[in-house]
Amino acid sequence: MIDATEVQIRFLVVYAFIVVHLKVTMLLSGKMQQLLAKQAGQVAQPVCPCRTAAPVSRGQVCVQAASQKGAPEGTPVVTPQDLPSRPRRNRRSETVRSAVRESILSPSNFILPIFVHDESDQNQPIPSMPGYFRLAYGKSIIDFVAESRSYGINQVVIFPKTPDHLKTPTGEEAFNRNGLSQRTIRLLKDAFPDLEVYTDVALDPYNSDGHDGIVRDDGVIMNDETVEFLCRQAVSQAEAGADCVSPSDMMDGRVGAIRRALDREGFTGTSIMSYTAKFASAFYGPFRDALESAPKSGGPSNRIIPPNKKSYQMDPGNYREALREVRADEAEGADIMMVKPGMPYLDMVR
Ligand SMILES: NCc1[nH]cc(CCC(=O)O)c1CC(=O)O
Repeated sequence: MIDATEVQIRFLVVYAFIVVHLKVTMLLSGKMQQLLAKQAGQVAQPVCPCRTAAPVSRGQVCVQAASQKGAPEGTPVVTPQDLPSRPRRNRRSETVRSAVRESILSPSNFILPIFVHDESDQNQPIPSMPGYFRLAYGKSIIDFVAESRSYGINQVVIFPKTPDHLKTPTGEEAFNRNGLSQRTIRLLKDAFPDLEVYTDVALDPYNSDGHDGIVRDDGVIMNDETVEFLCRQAVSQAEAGADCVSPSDMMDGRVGAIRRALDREGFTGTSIMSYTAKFASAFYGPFRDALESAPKSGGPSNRIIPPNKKSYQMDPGNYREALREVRADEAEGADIMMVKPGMPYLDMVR
């Protein structure tokens, strides 16, 4: 069993348009909590005369009790419950509530997904994400990121839409030094050097079969061969200036292989955010719509193209397997580990 408290596991919750980085910060140690509670307890407790007085007649209002002051007529008069702890004391004002808040979510936790295309200078609507767009490479992206920064969001993740004619069964476009992803990284880092730029590492946007890895004729997604290309992809993104590469493919051993490839090329400072426990999910539908990257059928050929990603993405029923993936990614050197999709898997995050 992995002891989650041994390691500081940062995980990311990604859902719909915004990737939410939930950094859970314990604000108060147990000691401080005790102190606060003690202090609250020192506030003079009014002694209700009802405690000692002869039986209280029905409907009688105990006017002396501070807690009863202002109570509507007819409020029952009761002996206070004998409670050593009243959790509501720590919720009694905004000041106290914000002092004891355990989890804080702010714009600095968010990673903004940027879907980018280079087919025209018009942003393109994404049908399954009303109000969100594939942005045209160039000024549109700069403006969008500048606006996001004004709200305090200073992290983005880039997802390029690859034109069909650049897609192949092996997805070499993934490590084209002048590919759309690489150009977008350069564009953004030139404009905003302190922007934290994340990238997606997987072959599906570039693969004519729509899978994260190379598909063999019998429908097997080839693991180690794919990992070789993922390493080249990650290195080309680091060369372009990416701060953090994010393997989303779920091939075995890819985090370690990418770490070694980056280090070998001198990118020891480039981080890896791993999709560690990535469950097969219909929530990815809009994403695949945005990139037109869903698995395609084999057409008239005899090749078998699996219609889903279940031979690499996880079964939603498996919790212990998720922990196994966590142990592996951590040992392989992941800087940030993610459970995905986030919102419906908060039990896994815990
Ligand atoms: N490698 C594909 C990829 N890269 C990032 C996401 C997740 C996107 C989301 O949050 O919806 C996916 C999902 C998928 O198509 O399997």
